Amino acid sequence: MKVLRHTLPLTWQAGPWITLLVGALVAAQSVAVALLALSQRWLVDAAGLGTVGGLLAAGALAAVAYTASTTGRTILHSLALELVLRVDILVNDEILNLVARLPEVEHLEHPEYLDRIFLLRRGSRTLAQLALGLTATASGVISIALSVWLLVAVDPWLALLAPLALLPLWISSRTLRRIREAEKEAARHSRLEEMLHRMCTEADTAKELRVSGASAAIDEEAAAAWDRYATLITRARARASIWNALGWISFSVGYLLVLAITADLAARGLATLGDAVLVLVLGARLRGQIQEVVEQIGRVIQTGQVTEHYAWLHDYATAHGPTGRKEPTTGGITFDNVTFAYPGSKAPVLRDVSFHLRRGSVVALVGVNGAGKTTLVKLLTGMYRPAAGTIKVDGQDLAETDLTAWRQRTSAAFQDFVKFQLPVRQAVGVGDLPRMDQVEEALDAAGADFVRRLPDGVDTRLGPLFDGVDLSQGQWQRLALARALMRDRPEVLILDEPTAALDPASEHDLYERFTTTARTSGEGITVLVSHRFSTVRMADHIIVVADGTIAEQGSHEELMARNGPYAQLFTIQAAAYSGDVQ
Ligand SMILES: Nc1ncnc2c1ncn2[C@@H]1O[C@H](COP(=O)(O)OP(=O)(O)OP(=O)(O)O)[C@@H](O)[C@H]1O
Repeated sequence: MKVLRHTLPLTWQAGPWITLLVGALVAAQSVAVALLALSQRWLVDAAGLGTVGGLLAAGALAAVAYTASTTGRTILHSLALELVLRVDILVNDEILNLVARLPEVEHLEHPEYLDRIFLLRRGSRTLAQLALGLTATASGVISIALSVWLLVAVDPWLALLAPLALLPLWISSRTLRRIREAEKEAARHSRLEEMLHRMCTEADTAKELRVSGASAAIDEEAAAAWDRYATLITRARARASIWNALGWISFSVGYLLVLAITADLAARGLATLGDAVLVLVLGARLRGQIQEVVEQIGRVIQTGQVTEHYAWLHDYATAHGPTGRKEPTTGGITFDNVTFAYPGSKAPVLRDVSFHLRRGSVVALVGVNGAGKTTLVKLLTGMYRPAAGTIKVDGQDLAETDLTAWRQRTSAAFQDFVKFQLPVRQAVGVGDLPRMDQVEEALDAAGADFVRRLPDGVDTRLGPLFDGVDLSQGQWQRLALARALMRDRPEVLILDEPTAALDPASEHDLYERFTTTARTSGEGITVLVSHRFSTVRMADHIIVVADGTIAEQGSHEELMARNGPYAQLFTIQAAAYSGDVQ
């Protein structure tokens, strides 16, 4: 009901005139069928009586009803297509808005969320067809009621056909529900198959799979996932077919009974030849009308399932949407006994982590692979919330802060950056769309000089998808860095290994520039994650993360003097560069 209230106005919004016209045409269709049957009875009776006037009137009625039915159906078909297309665009817009309303990324790791979005995306069309399906069902029911009424007019016993006609309808609605439940259960297998299939066909992953020779194994796994999906669906459909066949058999028996009653009536002179033709035609038509209503109900039920996912997403987006009301404050950032575990995992990745990031400072996070550095960065940008402890920005809890406003004051470049296959100007400008005119400055700051040598400079389209220019990994990375530098003096600038594809000298040059700017402005906090200690030593404060806890922290000189894990790692790397390592 909730979704009806939401989707029906959307249909109206998509095109008020088309909606009215479609509604009128659907209603006209249901009346036309009854009129056609009625005109056939008149024709036969008038022919039997030899009345020319009656014959002409019945013929005219038949012609009008037939023309209205066929022309109306053609116009209805194209109008309905147009209406569904318009509503589909609006529905997809709504779904995107709901998804984008979620400020965190935690939900992207919940299989239930992913399954529902998958089914919703697949079924957005059916959601758009809701109004049409309901109108067509109503029209079908009117048309059946008219047919039954005409039958009753011949003899009340003929009304027997009505409950028998309802039986296949009822069975079909139940079996369709079972099929939809099976589809929901099977969604996970279909999603897995789709992912594996993409891995084998998309350039980035296919390259690695070809080299390793794993394509065949992945293919096999995709086929197995598809088999699991198909088995669940086929089983549900097979059961549905058996039940539906039983429903139709009972209707056919009823139809034969009705014909026998009519024959008896005609033999006893209680029904005319025209009545017999009417019963014959209507009885046969009734089957088609019921079939039509069954299909429409099927669509409405399918829509019901999709709408349930839609309502779920709506509630989810409302419950998990932006909660923080307070404006973010400026100042230092404090992690106070923060513990965190990823969704679906009980083991915490961070345990009782505490540290302070001073305003105007450059802070480096170091540690071996998997220590928890990126996780700290994700918490800092509000992508996830701590399970225990607090993150405070100048004393204000980040959980109570308006995350969208907070993100507008932060900027980040990650190791696993996105390759936006757009013109350079847009690929960089998305970092801060209102400052699009600053793209050249950001490119300079990221040292992306190569853009000047591209065929159309900043207007060169990138990536092979639309015949653009492809770049080297290091060049793509410089663009990602430029994107992060689009923000004007962010309060927190996070550089999570965004220079891993650059050579050490280039990385050193870049960081030297960043740290100088950060110190001279004295405003924001620059957080850098790097495995290169020549970079790390430039930071004012170094935090060594080990196995989800803070092993030690301090300036480069303090940590070297302490001769702890940092000093050992630094010495090993320095020796490796100078060739002293054995
Ligand atoms: N989305 C996730 N879901 C579950 N576990 C995760 C997720 N992301 C990371 N982890 C786990 O959290 C731990 C810390 O990962 P994190 O990415 O923070 O490490 P890191 O120090 O940045 O490592 P690296 O130097 O390799 O980038 C790892 O054990 C990793 O397996």
